[in-house]
Amino acid sequence: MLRVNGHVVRALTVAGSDSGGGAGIQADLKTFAAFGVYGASVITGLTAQNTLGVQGVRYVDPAFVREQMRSVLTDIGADAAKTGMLGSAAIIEAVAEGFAEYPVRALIVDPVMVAKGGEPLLDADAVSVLKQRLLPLASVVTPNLPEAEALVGGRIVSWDDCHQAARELFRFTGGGLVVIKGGHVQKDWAGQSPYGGSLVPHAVDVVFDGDAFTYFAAMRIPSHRTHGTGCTFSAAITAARAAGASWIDAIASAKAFISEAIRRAQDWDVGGGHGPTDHSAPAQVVHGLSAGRCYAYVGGTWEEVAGRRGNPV
Ligand SMILES: Nc1ncnc2c1ncn2[C@@H]1O[C@H](COP(=O)(O)OP(=O)(O)O)[C@@H](O)[C@H]1O
Ligand SMILES: Cc1ncc(COP(=O)(O)O)c(N)n1
Repeated sequence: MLRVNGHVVRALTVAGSDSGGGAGIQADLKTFAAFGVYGASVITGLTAQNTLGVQGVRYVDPAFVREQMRSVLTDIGADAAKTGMLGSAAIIEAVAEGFAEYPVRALIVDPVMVAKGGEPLLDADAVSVLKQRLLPLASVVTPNLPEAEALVGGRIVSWDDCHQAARELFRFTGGGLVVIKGGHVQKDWAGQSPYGGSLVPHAVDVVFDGDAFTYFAAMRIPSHRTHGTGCTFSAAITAARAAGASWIDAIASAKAFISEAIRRAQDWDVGGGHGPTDHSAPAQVVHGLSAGRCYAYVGGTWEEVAGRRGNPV
């Protein structure tokens, strides 16, 4: 287990269980382990789920979510924590109160709303509670495109829209970074990179720190085994940050990890539908990247690429 200054590095996930093991709590704990970080978990709900879809959901009583948080945070503690599936407004309230009572130094909020198969994992009336109660506590928020659309209340169909949404979400985080994940970017606007020039076919994640935009581009892997990519990515940011990385380095570490996890699972046979990614991919904490730059993940390392620095087109 990784130690920093003699202490075991600890991460906490507050999320739902995926019985299929590819997303949720299971993805998070496997990812923490891949980074050598000790993982604790607060379970918000159970899903009966596999690679074909979600067959059933049961949420945990909000008071019991709070009790799990108290158990973990008054004893083991966490160098960084993340949230995933929260399900209902009442659970979000409980989680926000839990983090207010037992603050953590770093909180990554992955605003999970729907499963890849389209099944809702958050009640419709909970979006505004997430925005008002949890985003202000977030050090980083990691929406995918549909989640960013739901949070800002408008369509995102261009990089301009994406930059605008990031600026708007930044107002809610009170200083926390906004990472808009590019897994869902449509072909017709992926033909352009967000910072000038073309960089196709890449999955580009856009990071906004209130001042500059930083871009992370990795080869888009043609695979339908992308179940749990968002959970894995946010868990990897949590683990890398817990291990002491800067935020930009933690996000780069996570992007490299998810790229490798997708690549390794491309042709494996776990389930008959949207398969999971391979969490046994190599995990490494990247060091020394800077905000306001454009980076491409090439041949297992990050390279700065030409483009407009710091500001979008
Ligand atoms: N086919 C793919 N090839 C490479 N990277 C991908 C692919 N699909 C998603 N990603 C990356 O995986 C991470 C999770 O993104 P996304 O799939 O948009 O999240 P979610 O699972 O929340 O919908 C992001 O870093 C995204 O760029
Ligand atoms: C319990 C649970 N939590 C989250 C997701 C979202 O998965 P993805 O990372 O693919 O968006 C999921 N399908 N199940």
